[in-house]
Amino acid sequence: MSIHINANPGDIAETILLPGDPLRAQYIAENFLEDARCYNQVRGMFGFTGTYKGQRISVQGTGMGVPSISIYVNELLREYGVKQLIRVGTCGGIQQDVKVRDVVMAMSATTDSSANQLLFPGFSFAPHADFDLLQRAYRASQERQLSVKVGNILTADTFYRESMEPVKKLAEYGVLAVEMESSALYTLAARYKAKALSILTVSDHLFSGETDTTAEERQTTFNDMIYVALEAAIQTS
Ligand SMILES: O=P(O)(O)O[C@H]1O[C@H](CO)[C@@H](O)[C@H]1O
Ligand SMILES: O=c1cc[nH]c(=O)[nH]1
Repeated sequence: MSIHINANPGDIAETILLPGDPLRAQYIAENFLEDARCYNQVRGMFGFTGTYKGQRISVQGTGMGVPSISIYVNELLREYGVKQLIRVGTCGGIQQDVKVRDVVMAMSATTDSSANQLLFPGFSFAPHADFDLLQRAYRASQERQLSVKVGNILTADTFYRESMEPVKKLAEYGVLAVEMESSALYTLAARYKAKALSILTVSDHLFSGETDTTAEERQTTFNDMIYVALEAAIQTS
């Protein structure tokens, strides 16, 4: 047992999917995994382990923001020996051609979080995805003919902003979308020599105001993202 995860050693698979929302973890366990068993309910942050196409996979809610995901990922890496972590989240598009319901794969994660400035004083560490995992996920997305963008994203410490100017500036430099966890996931994976990738579904657009339309469309895109994450998880390079 770790402080925030009530699991025994061996309860959690080496490969894990990480949605921010714990109810999304439950949805994935119920709809994509076989023989799923709940191993964590501490703080309502559900974690499940089951199998996908015969391979053991876990899914764990992380909460929102760098501090919250950092707690779960630290414990998963240090106490449970997790080796491959795939975030399955939502994001806000900031490029014209990044549309609601597109899938974004975060090759790298720019951040305004101070966490890495505390860790590397005087440096701007560049948190990035595992190349092999990214290749596998991209391949799975192309086989399913999905609309996917791959590139730099922003991991932001704030959801609500007084000014959009910093986000506009990042968009000028090609940043695709905004979310709140990936830089921490990538930095911790680097520290503990694990593979990590963030796959995100665009739920809204920060400049056009476009948002999700029907719940059914939202669910379809979400299912596509989970399928890609699971296929990437079980493929070998
Ligand atoms: O849908 P999730 O995975 O929670 O991700 C996004 O949604 C939350 C904000 O609504 C933040 O956690 C952001 O990163
Ligand atoms: O962090 C997030 C997630 C979705 N949409 C946003 O605008 N921000």
